[in-house]
Amino acid sequence: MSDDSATLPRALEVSLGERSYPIHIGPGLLGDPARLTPFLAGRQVMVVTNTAVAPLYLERLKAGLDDGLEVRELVLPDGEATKTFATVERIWDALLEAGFNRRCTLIALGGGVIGDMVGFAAACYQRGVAFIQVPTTLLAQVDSSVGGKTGVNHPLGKNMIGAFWQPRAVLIDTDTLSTLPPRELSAGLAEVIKYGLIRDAGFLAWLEETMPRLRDLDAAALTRAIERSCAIKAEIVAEDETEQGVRALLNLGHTFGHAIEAHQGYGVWLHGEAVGAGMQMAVELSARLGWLDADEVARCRRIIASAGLPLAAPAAMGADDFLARMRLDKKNLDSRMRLILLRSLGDACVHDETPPALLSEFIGAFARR
Ligand SMILES: NC(=O)c1ccc[n+]([C@@H]2O[C@H](COP(=O)([O-])OP(=O)(O)OC[C@H]3O[C@@H](n4cnc5c(N)ncnc54)[C@H](O)[C@@H]3O)[C@@H](O)[C@H]2O)c1
Ligand SMILES: O=C(O)C(=O)C[C@@H](O)[C@H](O)[C@H](O)COP(=O)(O)O
Ligand SMILES: [Zn+2]
Repeated sequence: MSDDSATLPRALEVSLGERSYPIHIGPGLLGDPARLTPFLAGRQVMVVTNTAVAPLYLERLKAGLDDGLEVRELVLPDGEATKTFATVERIWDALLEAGFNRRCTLIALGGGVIGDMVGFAAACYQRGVAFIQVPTTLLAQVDSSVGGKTGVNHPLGKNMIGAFWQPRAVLIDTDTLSTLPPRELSAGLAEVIKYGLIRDAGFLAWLEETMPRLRDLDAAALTRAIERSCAIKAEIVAEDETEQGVRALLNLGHTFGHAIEAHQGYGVWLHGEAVGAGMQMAVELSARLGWLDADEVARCRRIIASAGLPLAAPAAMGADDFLARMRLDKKNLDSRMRLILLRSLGDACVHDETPPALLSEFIGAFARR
């Protein structure tokens, strides 16, 4: 995989018929009116962001909105613990207080927490209004801003309340990554590695060799990683918007990861950290089923660790609690646990035939590490 210049904006598309939308990727996009204006449904615009992102990027985004629009802003508190129904109600309150109608447009400026909540607010407000994703974390740029999964957490489970609701456009200004804390960058790299593991062994090999440059915020490398990640996600979403089949592969590591997040309390482990550990668990379970060999398991450990991610669940998490939380996963349709596993590196599958005794023993061994 060669690195092209990072200076050119690129455009991909999520192909969903009349609801198709572009993903623009490049530096300096935030304040460019030509990027946002075509996707506004009308004159009323509400920019929703949080207390960490507003001081960094709110003014720059507003500079990209034409005069003559009725622009409001809502600055929410920060953090995964705020990804709740109560916070989404604050968005609806603000929209109603502003007298916004069905032709309004919400703009989600921030990471995946803001994007998921704003998308959900847009899905429900007056039965559905337009929204635009302006993701500012690596995780949101490679994953959460694309595909229309929106929603909030419930104390009993991650993302349990939500809707599929597609944005009108995704605007990825790669300059915003310059202010991202290293821990958040690592969390985003978890989802990037996921794409290599599920769909593209060549991309995985490129990540393996490029990881130091990615962690050093090398613009060309990051742009390439974002572009390839979005391309894979767009392809899968276009094939299976509402996760009836292939889209479930995007959940590699998430059955384990979501259980960790809910057990720890939302925000204690970052989503990407939990997914990192969860992917290593999926890799090791795939090896137990005879699909991966020891060298491949070791290779995955090295790649995940090189991104600065954890490789195992928290020591205090007991096997019973782990399994109980995994049983609540949305992919499970009956008593069988549906897991995303790897037939080989770059080739994932949905598997619901792991013998329960093997799974219990496997989780127990991990919980004791
Ligand atoms: N909808 C989906 O398909 C999908 C996919 C993956 C993850 N998610 C969800 O996304 C959430 C995680 O998203 P996240 O990792 O972006 O977390 P986040 O939204 O909490 O952002 C991480 C932190 O970085 C801050 N931040 C954002 N942009 C910044 C910038 N440019 N500079 C400095 N700080 C910045 C945020 O305020 C926050 O403190 C989880 O709730 C997860 O479930 C959803
Ligand atoms: O877009 C998808 O589909 C994904 O599964 C992407 C995941 O990275 C993301 O964390 C998603 O929010 C998980 O969705 P869930 O349905 O398992 O809650
Ligand atoms: Zn995820």
